[in-house]
Amino acid sequence: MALISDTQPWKDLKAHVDDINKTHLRDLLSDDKRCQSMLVDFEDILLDYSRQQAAPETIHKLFQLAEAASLKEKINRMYSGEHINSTENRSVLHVALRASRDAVIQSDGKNVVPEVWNVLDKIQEFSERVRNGSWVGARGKALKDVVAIGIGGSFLGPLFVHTALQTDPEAIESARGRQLRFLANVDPIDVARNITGLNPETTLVVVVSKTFTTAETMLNARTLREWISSALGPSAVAKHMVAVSTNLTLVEKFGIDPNNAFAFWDWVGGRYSVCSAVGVLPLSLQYGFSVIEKFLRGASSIDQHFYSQPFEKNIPVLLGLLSIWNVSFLGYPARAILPYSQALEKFAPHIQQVSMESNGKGVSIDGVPLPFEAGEIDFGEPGTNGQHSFYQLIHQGRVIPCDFIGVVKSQQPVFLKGEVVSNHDELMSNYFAQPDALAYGKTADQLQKENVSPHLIPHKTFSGNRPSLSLLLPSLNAYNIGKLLAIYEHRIAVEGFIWGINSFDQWGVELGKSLATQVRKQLNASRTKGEQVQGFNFSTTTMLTRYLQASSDVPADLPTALPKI
Ligand SMILES: O=P(O)(O)OC[C@H]1O[C@H](O)[C@H](O)[C@@H](O)[C@@H]1O
Repeated sequence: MALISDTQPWKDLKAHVDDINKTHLRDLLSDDKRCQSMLVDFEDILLDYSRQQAAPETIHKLFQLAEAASLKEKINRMYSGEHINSTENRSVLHVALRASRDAVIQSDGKNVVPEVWNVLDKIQEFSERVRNGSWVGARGKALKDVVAIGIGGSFLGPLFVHTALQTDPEAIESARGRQLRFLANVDPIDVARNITGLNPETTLVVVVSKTFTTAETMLNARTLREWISSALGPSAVAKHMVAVSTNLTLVEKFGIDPNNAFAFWDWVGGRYSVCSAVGVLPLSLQYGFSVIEKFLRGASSIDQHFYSQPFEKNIPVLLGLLSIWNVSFLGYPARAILPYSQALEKFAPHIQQVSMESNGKGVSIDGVPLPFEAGEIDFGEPGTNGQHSFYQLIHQGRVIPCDFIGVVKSQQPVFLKGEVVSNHDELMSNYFAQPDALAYGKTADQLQKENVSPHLIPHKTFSGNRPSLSLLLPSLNAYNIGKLLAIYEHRIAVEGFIWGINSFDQWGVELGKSLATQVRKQLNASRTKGEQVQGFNFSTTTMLTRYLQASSDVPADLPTALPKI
């Protein structure tokens, strides 16, 4: 298939850049009709993209690009279970994970929804037993604490949802007396941190790994298996360890009873797996299944919106196309994700994986080298914290399109006596102010009128014309968290569909892993047989030799809980 960059709509958009660059955002924003056309409202989620460097004509041209890329057909192919992940020969059906019980979604001629619900029912039953104390540990005690071991897609999504739910009153109530922790890094410090304050007698370990081969996760799983069996005896593993995986054979080999394993399927990409048992099991153990079911329903409502809405009203499609405009035409490779909600502090780290692992590709889906850069650099922090950190660069340095995410109703409202606005209004004042500061900037003229010293004028000038978009959510309950997740998942798919890449494989993570295997072998040979470092370049040989020499006297043992300070 021809590259998208060879199509006429791509060329038209290239030519259109000069037109857009002639008009400053402050002028674009003075056209109310234009701004009105750049608002989309869906189930109380409001998207305002009027601060994009775009005219209605730009959006029209982007829709033509979408047509040239066969966007609608590609979305349909995803939903109908075609093997659109062609390098792994797999369907891409995370939408099936949150489909209603009576939905029909086929993969390889089979409706996958009943299997999805079998696992969801099993999670509901198991999590209720653990939560109500009818499933107990080896010493007969209720398991009130959960450590979920996993990395990448088996970690970041569940952590984001957990962090977001922690301020929801319903979720707080249902999690009372329980703890959920995430162990991801193979760094023994992470093990020590996670077992600090936990008693193996009351702890359930959930090993989460799609492949059940990921080196970090398996080492952490072995370490916690040892932590449990050295305290409670090897037979305790059956009561204290369960697994989530697509590879049930390896789960059993590891020593976890397959009855205590929660399956998912190869048509779920790791970074799209938070709605499978990967997220649903640990989150249901913490909050109860009914809370997590609302999260799934929220994601599902966006799945339907994405599938059925015309592009002009389709939030993920619009967001995806605007990203393409910023990255491929205006030449802004990065995007800042700025939630004005501390509960969303783990949203940007999750989206980093979903976006950068999906779209950071150098060839088209047919293997043709791309003559343009695909993917974008995502980063972010909650506001207002970020304002006191990297916003200087965003305001006066590089142009970085920003996503401002705000929440209408705070889950934890505070109104101090004597204050003019509530704490939440204070937060939101910044959410509303920052996009205009970026868009309008401040001119030398304005500064002169304010009698600013001439030598400071260049330093205090803001060029403005810096694009952003704003999403306003009604509240941050489980349902809306599901929606937010699905909006971004689909936005990223849209970008990949337009660029014509495979957003659902991740070969780029393999090379580093295989080189680490070589290093691991060397470390082992040097430590056990005293072998010299060999077969590496000068730099790595020097560094490895220094590491081996300087760490030869460090005693190795099971990590212990960190001391209380
Ligand atoms: O779930 P697992 O099989 O353990 O994989 C965990 C993670 O590791 C891999 O390296 C991939 O980059 C990720 O996409 C994946 O989510």
